[in-house]
Amino acid sequence: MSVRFTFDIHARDGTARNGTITTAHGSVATPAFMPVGTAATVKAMLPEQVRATGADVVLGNVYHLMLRPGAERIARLGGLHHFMDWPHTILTDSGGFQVMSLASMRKIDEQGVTFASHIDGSKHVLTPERSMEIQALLGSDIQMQLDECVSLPNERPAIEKAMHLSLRWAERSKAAFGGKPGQAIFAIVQGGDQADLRVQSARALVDMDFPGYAVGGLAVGEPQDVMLRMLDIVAPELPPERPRYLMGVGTPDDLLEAVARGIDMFDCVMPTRAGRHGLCYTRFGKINLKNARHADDPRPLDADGDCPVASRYSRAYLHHLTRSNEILGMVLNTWINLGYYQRLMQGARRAIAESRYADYMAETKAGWAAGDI
Ligand SMILES: CNc1nc2cc3c(=O)[nH]c(N)nc3c(CCN)c2[nH]1
Repeated sequence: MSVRFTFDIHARDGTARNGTITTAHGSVATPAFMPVGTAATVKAMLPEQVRATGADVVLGNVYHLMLRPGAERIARLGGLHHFMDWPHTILTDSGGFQVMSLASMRKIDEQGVTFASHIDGSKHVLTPERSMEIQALLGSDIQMQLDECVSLPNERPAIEKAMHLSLRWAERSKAAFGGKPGQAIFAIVQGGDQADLRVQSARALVDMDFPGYAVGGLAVGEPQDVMLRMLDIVAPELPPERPRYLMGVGTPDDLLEAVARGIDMFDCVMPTRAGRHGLCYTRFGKINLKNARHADDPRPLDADGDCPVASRYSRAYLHHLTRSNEILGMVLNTWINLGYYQRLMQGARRAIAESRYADYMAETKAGWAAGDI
């Protein structure tokens, strides 16, 4: 029975939306936070733990998986869902961003990106066609076009050049997209911090007619107010009935503000990376478990019971594990952070459905400021 890729909006509150995306591997409640599973694993977590935090979708990366273990190998082994035993939705990023942030000897031209692997220095070429072929081999449900993302601040000519190249690569990616039932390709709006280029990019991509639209080129060094201003400019240009994905974002505050501006999907390494370094996100704000003040604190991190980890272990124990660089510390802190991000989005979905999203934002931010931690 073939499933179609669909997006249904159940409720709106201002420009915030509560919806459901349906893919070949199940449904995704939006606004959704997507844990990053770069090398076919959400670091330090078993897939059933990731699922238990409330995640409906995880993110994979073409760049990492093409280098190791290889896309053809994963395809021979049954595809990425089977390989990592994640039977739910997977979104894969197309590789351009990772090449620019990880690889060496990078060269971008009309054809694509040429680079040397950060693992063994081997030479690779990634074109829109090859990126879509890799994503098809991985079998991901939502596949991203190949694009060029520039850092900010940057010169307008460089931003403009990358935006137009990304438009040409959007057409080539779409033409190369195999598109099995329940799979979709998303376009990526570029244009840096230039309002007119953002509008030009969005309108050109809407004319190409994609099932979903990502806002790229942000969370690359710009202040939050610049990012939010770009969302105010881009969101109204995108078809309201299609999903919007803000790439690489962000802090809990970023997520709340972007949901208010009509964003439906997020991915960010912060909850997982910060967790591995002992930094935990809670209803009361951020807590650095390495800090000596936790050494004798018998209280659980958050006794409210929503998180099985934060209500079970003492701050003293989490401090001890973190200070000792124990593997269990990385697991527990990651679990706490992914759980917090999922509950943040769950609360947003409920608030939108009950037309009280502005209050939800204010109450949540007040909780962070209370900072009784
Ligand atoms: C951490 N900040 C950040 N900004 C991004 C922009 C793009 C972007 O403009 N394009 C693509 N393809 N990926 C991006 C990513 C990676 C998302 N997993 C970004 N991450």
